[in-house]
Amino acid sequence: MNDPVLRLSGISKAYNAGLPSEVSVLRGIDLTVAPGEVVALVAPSGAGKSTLLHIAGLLDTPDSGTVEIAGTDMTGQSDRKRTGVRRRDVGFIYQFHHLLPEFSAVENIVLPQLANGVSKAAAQTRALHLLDQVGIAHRASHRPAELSGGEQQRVAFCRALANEPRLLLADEPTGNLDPATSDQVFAALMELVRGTGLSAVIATHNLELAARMDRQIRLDAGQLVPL
Ligand SMILES: Nc1ncnc2c1ncn2[C@@H]1O[C@H](COP(=O)(O)OP(=O)(O)OP(=O)(O)O)[C@@H](O)[C@H]1O
Repeated sequence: MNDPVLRLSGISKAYNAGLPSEVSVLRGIDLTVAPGEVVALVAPSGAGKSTLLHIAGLLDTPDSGTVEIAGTDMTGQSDRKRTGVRRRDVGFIYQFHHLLPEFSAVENIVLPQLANGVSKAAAQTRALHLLDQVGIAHRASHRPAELSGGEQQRVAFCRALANEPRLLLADEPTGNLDPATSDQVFAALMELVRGTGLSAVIATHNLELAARMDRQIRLDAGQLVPL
């Protein structure tokens, strides 16, 4: 029950392995994230944080090492099993919202729940509750193009949490916003995360935002070091 939500052990990854263009990105990454823990991942551009988050979220596989999600070793599991765990247990947030433009805010949060077998009524209720928690319930019927950048990201946060994941992985979730908006939107994200008690790894270049998390780590030359 007290298993870490995420455990990465000895993760290595190179692109174009064996070719003159080989790029060794991750070199023996060990990371354990406890239930409810929020970890800041700070890395210079190109250091490999997207690669690391994709491996942790089962969107990519390492060359070596193991990924455990909530106590289950995902090494060698079938694509079907990996997809199931990813859909159920992992939420993603990116720098750009990636909302579906033809659907309203609330529909963007309802759809992933329907794909997960939740009834339409329950999905709608949860979506509205999440929008309310990030302060934009009054924008529920707006399409993404009718929302500000900060509002779009708030909707993306709700969508990531729609299926009650155990682990949130966020790649520069406010990196696309001006500093004042970034600050407010980040505060909304932290409130949402703390309110649900889920674990998170949040990549950011912003050291002030990183300081608001439980632990700060830096990706440096393919390895994790304390900030
Ligand atoms: N498919 C690929 N083939 C070859 N090299 C790649 C590939 N994907 C990423 N890389 C290289 O691996 C390194 C890490 O990429 P990654 O996208 O993980 O970095 P990042 O830290 O997320 O960068 P940024 O903050 O700029 O998004 C970079 O040098 C990149 O050029």
